[in-house]
Amino acid sequence: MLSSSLPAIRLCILGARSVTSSSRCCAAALSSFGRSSLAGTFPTSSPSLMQSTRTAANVATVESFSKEQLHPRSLKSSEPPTVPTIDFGSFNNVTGEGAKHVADQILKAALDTGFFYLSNHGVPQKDIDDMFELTKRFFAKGSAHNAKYPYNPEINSGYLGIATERLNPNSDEQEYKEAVNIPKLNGRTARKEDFAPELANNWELLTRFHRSAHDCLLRVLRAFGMGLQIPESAGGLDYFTSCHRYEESSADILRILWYPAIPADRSTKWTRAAAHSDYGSLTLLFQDSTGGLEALLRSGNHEPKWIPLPPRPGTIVVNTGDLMEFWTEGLVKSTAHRVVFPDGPAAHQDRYTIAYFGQPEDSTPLTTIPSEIVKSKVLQDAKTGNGEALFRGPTSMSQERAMTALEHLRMRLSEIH
Ligand SMILES: O=C(O)CCC(=O)C(=O)O
Ligand SMILES: [Fe+2]
Repeated sequence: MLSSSLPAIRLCILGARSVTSSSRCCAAALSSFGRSSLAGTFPTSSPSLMQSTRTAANVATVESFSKEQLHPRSLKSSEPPTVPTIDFGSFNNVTGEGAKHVADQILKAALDTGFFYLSNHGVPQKDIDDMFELTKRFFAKGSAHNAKYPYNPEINSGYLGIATERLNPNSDEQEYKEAVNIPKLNGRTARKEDFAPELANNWELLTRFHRSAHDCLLRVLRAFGMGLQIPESAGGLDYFTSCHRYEESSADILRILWYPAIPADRSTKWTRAAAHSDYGSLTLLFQDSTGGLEALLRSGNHEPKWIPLPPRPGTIVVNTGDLMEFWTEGLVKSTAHRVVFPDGPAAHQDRYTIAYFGQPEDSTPLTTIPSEIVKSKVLQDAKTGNGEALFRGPTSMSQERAMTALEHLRMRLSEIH
């Protein structure tokens, strides 16, 4: 499954309420749809409404970015794409050259593959270790016990047992994993009493971890604001963070996962996590040492291949989701990925991971971001016929209302339920 088959995020609702406020991600937010709703990951299998709603480009003459910048991989030879480790330490000084260098590295990785590893990410190692310990203790209680605190689809929260989620409904593979989704702990959605005692008794750790993962998300989003050169007047570095406020309703999910060792039952076609793309803004992934994560990456003009993304000590994996691909008109990739059973003895090891799925606030409209880099790419595509060019831009919103993050979420859910 290729990221080019990403589903419809571009959907606009013709004739609906218009948006006349400023172009800022959050400033243009519509009225709230109430409590935050469902989140996680969804398959990329539906036909692209994006294509069906595209119109001719509004061609202008902006060409300030080189072809290499805008289509970094298409010009390269057949060498396999690399997923870099980026030292995020110097991004704290957001005004210095060091920060700019980091932001450029992040953007390049997002353009190249949609994946990168981050070291010095700022989430305390002690909390990561404690979270993995908690995750192991929790799943060791057994599925019969944990099933008493089941998944609630209304708020995308709670426990999911083996083979209850199908990240790729077009595949006949079943997913050999258990998971718990924990929405943001900001007093709006998740209630302690809905979780098993092992988790409820560690609410402080969960709250702290949620917050520090979200803080990391915000820092990476600032790097995207810098890398994509969002003008100060449109929000600059805070363009994305202003619609990812922790206190507000959004569908961010902290998910703890257990992939048990390979099952004895070979009559079922098992996998760990089927191929999918993540549908939010950014995902942060904390892995144990087992491995098995793979991304579908293209080398030059060759067919894409599944490339392993083994754990690198001291790092987390970050990948850009469907909304980032949408906001940048396909410039940034939301890349298909999966988790397979490793070969050899590692197949007989359990695997634990912790994922943080970043989502914008529910009422955030899904419009193209005000970035000259994005605009140049779209205009260049329009000239060369390379891609489905459209730069709608914020000013064209007077007759169409962009779908909101929450509406998008509901649409995705309706496709899989
Ligand atoms: O557990 C992992 O390594 C990745 C899981 C994943 O991609 C997901 O749940 O969206
Ligand atoms: Fe994923």
